[in-house]
Amino acid sequence: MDFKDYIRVIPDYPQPGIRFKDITTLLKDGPAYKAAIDAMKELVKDKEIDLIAGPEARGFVIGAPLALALGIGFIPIRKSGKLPGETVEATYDLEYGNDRLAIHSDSIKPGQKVLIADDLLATGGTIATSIDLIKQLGGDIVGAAFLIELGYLSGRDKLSGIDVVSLVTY
Ligand SMILES: O=P(O)(O)OC[C@H]1O[C@H](OP(=O)(O)OP(=O)(O)O)[C@H](O)[C@@H]1O
Ligand SMILES: Nc1ncnc2[nH]cnc12
Repeated sequence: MDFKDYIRVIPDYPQPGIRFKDITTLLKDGPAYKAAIDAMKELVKDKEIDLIAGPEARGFVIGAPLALALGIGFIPIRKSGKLPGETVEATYDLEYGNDRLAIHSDSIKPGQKVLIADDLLATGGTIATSIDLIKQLGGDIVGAAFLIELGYLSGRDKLSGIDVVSLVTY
């Protein structure tokens, strides 16, 4: 299946010059959504993974079904101010703007093997920050898996030493 056929590209959103990769058109198609999660599962099948972590919000719609498909747990990395327990937090830059992410301090036990999953790798800021937070908790990062990679933004370069896999590249 060519997943690009299901991803809508919207020019100049949310800012002029940004070509927004809209995955809602893939998510609403049951067979395409399932095929995407199955294909991501295949990309990480040789890894030993205890937990998947995914950043709010689109990381949830990829990370949680991938965790279910693998039969393992899911940890939400949320925008600051949304988690009720004690957190560790960090601020980061995006292709458009900046934001602050948080993770529950007790969500990962030291030494647990964590795969990060998200819909899209752009500048890599979100995932580099997520990795920092997971490492602060003693988690062992076994890789990062994406539905989409924007190769022209070189996000991989921010993730040196991390095994990065993606289904489609623009
Ligand atoms: O590689 P980066 O430059 O960090 O960009 C990628 C991130 O940007 C988007 O999330 P966004 O922060 O827009 O939030 P959303 O998922 O709530 O829409 C996307 O879902 C990734 O998480
Ligand atoms: N071009 C883009 N399309 C969709 N989500 C994004 N997040 C960061 N850059 C993006």
